[in-house]
Amino acid sequence: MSLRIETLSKSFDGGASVLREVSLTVHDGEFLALLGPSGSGKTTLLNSIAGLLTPDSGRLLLDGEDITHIPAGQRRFGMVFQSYALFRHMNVAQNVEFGLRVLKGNARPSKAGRRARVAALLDLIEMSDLGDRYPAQLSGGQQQRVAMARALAIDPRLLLLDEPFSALDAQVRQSLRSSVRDLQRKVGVAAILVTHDQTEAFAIADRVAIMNDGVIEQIGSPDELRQNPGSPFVRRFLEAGA
Ligand SMILES: Nc1ncnc2c1ncn2[C@@H]1O[C@H](COP(=O)(O)OP(=O)(O)OP(=O)(O)O)[C@@H](O)[C@H]1O
Repeated sequence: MSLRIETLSKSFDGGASVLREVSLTVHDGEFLALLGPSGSGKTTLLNSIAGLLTPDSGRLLLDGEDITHIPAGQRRFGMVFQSYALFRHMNVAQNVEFGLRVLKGNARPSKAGRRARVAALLDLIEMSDLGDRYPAQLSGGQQQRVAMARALAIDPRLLLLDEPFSALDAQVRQSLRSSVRDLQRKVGVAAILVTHDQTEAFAIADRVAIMNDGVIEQIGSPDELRQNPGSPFVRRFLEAGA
């Protein structure tokens, strides 16, 4: 899998551009973080990739195929967004299975197939004993692991994460960060994480794209960015967050 984002621009209601000709390639299996101050356009970029927003111009190419106008539900992307909280009235197993039930036609596994897949995913997040619990009976960290399992259920081509740890306390956040990274590696899916937390981005990502005012100021590995900040903005931003 490789995702090529080509000169993507977006504005809301005829206002100023929130994304300005953003180009970026996400490589197979990589973990990419979008890092930047509030309002820099991170979530708008992620939502455009997800298909929840339509860009004004530019293209998204997934393995060479133009997916710019393919509806979100048909992209087979796994999403862990704050606004996609777990369903309170479904237990853990049902939440994880939900992703499979919404698949259409041949893509949708049989009931037995779904059950086996849910069991494997609960095993993966080390919550095999908790399939019958409801979200209210879980800790915040456990809820986020279930959200990860739900996103992975469809065997996604890409995993999109929007500030998935922000509601959690520092200790839980740290341990969940490594378990999300481990899960992503095990499954081998590429992931894009939106965060405004530099420590988090640098701890989890292979590459970090630093956004400012609708553009990517610089993209590189944490080491490259630390050693060679490419603009005064990047230098100041990294110093402030260190
Ligand atoms: N639906 C919308 N309608 C109008 N303006 C919007 C909309 N969504 C975002 N914006 C504006 O676009 C800009 C970028 O927002 P975006 O949420 O992408 O930034 P962000 O970098 O993710 O910020 P944060 O870290 O605060 O979430 C902001 O100025 C925001 O007010």
